[in-house]
Amino acid sequence: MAIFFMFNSSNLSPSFNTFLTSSIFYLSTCLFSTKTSSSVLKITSLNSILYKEFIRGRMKNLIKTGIVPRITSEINPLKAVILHRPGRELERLTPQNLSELLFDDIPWVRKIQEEHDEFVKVLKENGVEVLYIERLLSEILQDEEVKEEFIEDLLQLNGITSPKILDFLFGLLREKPVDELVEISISGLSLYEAKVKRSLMGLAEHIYEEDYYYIKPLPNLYFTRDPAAVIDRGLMISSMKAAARKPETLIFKYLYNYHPLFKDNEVPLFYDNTYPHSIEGGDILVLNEKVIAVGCSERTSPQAIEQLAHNLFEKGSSVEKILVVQIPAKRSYMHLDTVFTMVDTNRFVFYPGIKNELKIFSLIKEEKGFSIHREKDLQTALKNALNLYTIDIIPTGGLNAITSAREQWNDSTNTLAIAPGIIVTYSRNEISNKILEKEGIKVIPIEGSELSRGRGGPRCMTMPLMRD
Ligand SMILES: NC(=O)NCCC[C@H](N)C(=O)O
Repeated sequence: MAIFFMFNSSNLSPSFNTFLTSSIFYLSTCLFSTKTSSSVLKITSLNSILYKEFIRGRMKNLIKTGIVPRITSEINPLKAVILHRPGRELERLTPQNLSELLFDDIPWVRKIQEEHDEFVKVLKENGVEVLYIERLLSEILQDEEVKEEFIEDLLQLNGITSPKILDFLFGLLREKPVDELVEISISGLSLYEAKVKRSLMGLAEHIYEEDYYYIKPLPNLYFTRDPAAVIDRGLMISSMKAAARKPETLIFKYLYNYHPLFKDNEVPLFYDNTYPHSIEGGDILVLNEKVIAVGCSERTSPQAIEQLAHNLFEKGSSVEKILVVQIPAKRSYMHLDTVFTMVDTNRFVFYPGIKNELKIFSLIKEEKGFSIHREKDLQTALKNALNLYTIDIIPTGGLNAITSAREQWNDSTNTLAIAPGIIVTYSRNEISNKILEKEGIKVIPIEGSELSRGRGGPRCMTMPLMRD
């Protein structure tokens, strides 16, 4: 008996060609072996080993781009970021669930994608490598064992406890191609879409709310700044305050555990999403190699900051001082980067409306543990911490309280520095942008009419992996 294998190698990438050729070679050696049944087993397992090798090869290619997570500055030339292009998860927003999902309005999906694509274009034109979180996740889920573990964790995180439903959904998701599974893990899976058979919940579906989700959608994922942050050579996986954002950190946990980007670079973990006290990436500003600022805010608690300090000081990071900036615990200033960002070596943008409500502390690394000090004010604390003679604090929206409050609400303070003195902002914040330009800052404006409806700006939409 003869078996012919035909494939058109000219259409395939060289690595996939190698993969196919070696699979066929191994298949033939197995077929020529005498013990057919054990050969069949071998073929299956070898194929999956070869496939894993193929995927690993693809992931190694990614590493060859030279990305090693390291952030020791807020402003040095930005080299690589993790982003998420807003997608179908936003189509889940309704007037009823908006506030639970931390939105103030419903974005127009096609338009928000166009705006996000323009943002990506600006980053790429300025030499920033953009890695999409959905692609990184797909890469690691090609491994069948990782895929199954991920599905189990995803279902557990979404609070599915009924064995019948658990069993059904596990089977359903395992059968899905990886890209579809990734899509579902981000955009959610509703009761109607799942069509769970033979379960009371499925049969009695009419008594449940229309928008009941087995897997909850993650409309805030395009704010990749918050679920994780690179500090020095390590990673902080946030413990998110709101239930609506907790599952975002599962994705980062999997990237941390399995993606060569982190796995092959021996990246220490400075905070874990399983810790009980909440902290989010928008509250972390890496001012230089030795100093970070951390917002004590609506989302980040003092206990979490102490835990982070302990880990940074004990696990060999370069950080020696943490400036704790306590801001009012209000939705409009949910993170430090909604009221304060760094735009140049000694220049910062700040929302003056909270000037009188700030409290500044510093945590200083000691031989054993750390000491805590109360600081006079933000300007003095920054000058001392960064060893600078002068600090320029630029008021967002100028000194008119109304303009300043209006533009802060639409993220005028949430600037993203892509190099010293060069920032990306929303074009809608015209007054703040003009003031920055007058100060000699190069402002690259992007459209943000829809993007800003999620209450975040260019800084919130990036998770920097590497700066010069
Ligand atoms: N760093 C940031 O300020 N991120 C913006 C997050 C907005 C999102 N809707 C939230 O409330 O978490």
